[in-house]
Amino acid sequence: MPQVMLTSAAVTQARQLFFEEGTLPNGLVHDAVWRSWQRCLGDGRKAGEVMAFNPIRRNSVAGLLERNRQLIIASEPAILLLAKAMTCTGYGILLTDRDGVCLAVSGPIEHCGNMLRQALCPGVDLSERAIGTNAMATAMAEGLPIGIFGGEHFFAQNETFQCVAAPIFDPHGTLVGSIDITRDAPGAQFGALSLMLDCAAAIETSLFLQSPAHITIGLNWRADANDKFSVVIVAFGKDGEVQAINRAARRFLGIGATVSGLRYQDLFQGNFAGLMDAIKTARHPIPLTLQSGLCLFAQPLFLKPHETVTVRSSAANAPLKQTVMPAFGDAAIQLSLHRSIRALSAGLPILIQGETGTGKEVAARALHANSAGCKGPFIAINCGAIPRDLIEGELFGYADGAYTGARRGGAKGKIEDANGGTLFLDEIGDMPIDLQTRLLRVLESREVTRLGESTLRKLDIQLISATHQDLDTLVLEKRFRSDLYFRLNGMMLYLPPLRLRSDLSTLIDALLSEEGIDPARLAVDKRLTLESYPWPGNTRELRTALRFAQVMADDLAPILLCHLPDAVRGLKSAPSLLPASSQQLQGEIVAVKPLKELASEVITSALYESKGNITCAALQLGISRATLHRWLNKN
Ligand SMILES: Nc1ncnc2c1ncn2[C@@H]1O[C@H](COP(=O)(O)OP(=O)(O)OP(=O)(O)O)[C@@H](O)[C@H]1O
Repeated sequence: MPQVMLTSAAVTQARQLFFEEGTLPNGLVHDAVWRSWQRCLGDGRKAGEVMAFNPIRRNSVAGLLERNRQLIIASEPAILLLAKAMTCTGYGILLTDRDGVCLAVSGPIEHCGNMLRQALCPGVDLSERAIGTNAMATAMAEGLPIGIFGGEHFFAQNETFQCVAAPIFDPHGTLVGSIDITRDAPGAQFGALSLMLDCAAAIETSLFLQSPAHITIGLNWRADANDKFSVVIVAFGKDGEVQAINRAARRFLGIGATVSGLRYQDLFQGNFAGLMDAIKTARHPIPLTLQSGLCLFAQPLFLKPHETVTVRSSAANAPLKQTVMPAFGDAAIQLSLHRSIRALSAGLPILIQGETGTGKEVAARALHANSAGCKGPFIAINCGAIPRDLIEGELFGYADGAYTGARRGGAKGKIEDANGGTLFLDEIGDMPIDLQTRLLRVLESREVTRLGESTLRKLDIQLISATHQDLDTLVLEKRFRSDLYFRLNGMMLYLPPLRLRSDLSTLIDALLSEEGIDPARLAVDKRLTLESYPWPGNTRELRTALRFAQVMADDLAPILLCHLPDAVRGLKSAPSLLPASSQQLQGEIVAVKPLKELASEVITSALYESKGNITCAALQLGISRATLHRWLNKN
């Protein structure tokens, strides 16, 4: 039965038939609804009972989020976009795991009532068993997107809720969770079902790109289609074996649940080596012919990093020099980076969002270096670091004598400096509101006027901005102009915090190499310690910790637990989110402690770990027993 919004009269009648007369309300509600009601009754629940939104145990939440890390990261970009679309709808957005436990929430939750706000919290059990019929649980039980409106909820207490959800499957077709929008007020629906379906498809694609493959391609019947989030996707191993295909590909190619034994040539004419050659040499998209004779167009979405080929994007014609990409091994981030390069090269401004130290500036430089404007300069300006009365002149430039103390002959501003290249506006959330108006004018007209001048100077710049702040909130609080926000946000690049990244081990290796430390010096168990630390200062803090370990360990000797900073080893609480500069300073302060004091700390810690056994401690420290004895006797 196709789902339509049923009148509340039909639902009331359905409830009466089902709950009071014990008959099936066929046709009055979606069949999936009364199937869910039956399951709830089977669980011994009563429609009139009082229920509560209960969080799982507090200390289990971290484990829950860790277990679902891939799903959470894969969902982040779609949820961010969805939250933007939902700003004025009153819907909260939530992601659940496959058991219906809430993993992440977003959207205008502050407008929701108390009861809904209790439900919209990571860790709250929203399964059918816990809260009765709801869209997330029913969508997952049925494997289809569904809306559950008002009285369709099992518990009468939940009759105010309107929710629409879609299930999410991993690349192997296994259910992994659901995406849902819920509000606690009636109102018109707006194609929410297909919105949820699109969103689930986008998340599934991101999950798909996280799974290891030699090459992943997106296929479309149109040569000009560049929306990678809705295409048919196939991943191949290095000899052309099909490793995974997404739901759309299964439907499109008529393939069942299992792909085992399926090879490139079972699907396409020609051979896999031909595809790889074309990817290395040709412009994309690449025409491929199915065994049925149908001609499709392929775009490479992911290439194993050691394939140092030059990928050309047809949309912006921008070469992606994978060799200069920083260490963002996480496939979801890589995909976003590549999409951002295309967008930037095509003239769209990029807004990078992420906590402090997640690599926003590193990413901005990589976007510039790989974009169409890479031959021009990269000009970075930190909007939060320049004094209020200097920022205007610094950005826009000024004429001779524009203000007291201005340089004779005037000066170009950073915006003009960036001509032909990229302007990077860091900490854009800190830009004073009056300057936001001026910046907006410049960005719209692509012309700049220096302070105290009327001459218009033409601009040709690529724009990247970055912030660790939630610009949506700043807009709501009227501290950031919404029109500037939309002007800056041609595409959002979200950099997840380290604790949610799936490539920590790769990043550690990359940073060790950058610091000139042989990655082999860090054994697996030490890596596990690094991987279980939450890294509030993100990559900046990780780099500082590795530098610290290098200073503590002897040259070329293995890096041991006692060489890692105390916070990482859990010996003192993790630092709070300090501003970047003070974290760097912290690292420096640690590094300039007297050597003797440092040595004493390291040796004490090694002795403690080896329970006083001199041989073990010496081994840990990478020194001889005699040296350790000598040191202990002297001190
Ligand atoms: N992907 C990466 N590869 C190598 N180093 C990285 C990466 N990301 C971040 N870093 C390191 O972390 C430090 C912080 O990076 P960056 O300044 O780009 O972060 P940010 O998000 O802009 O921080 P803030 O918001 O505090 O300005 C850099 O000095 C760099 O050493």
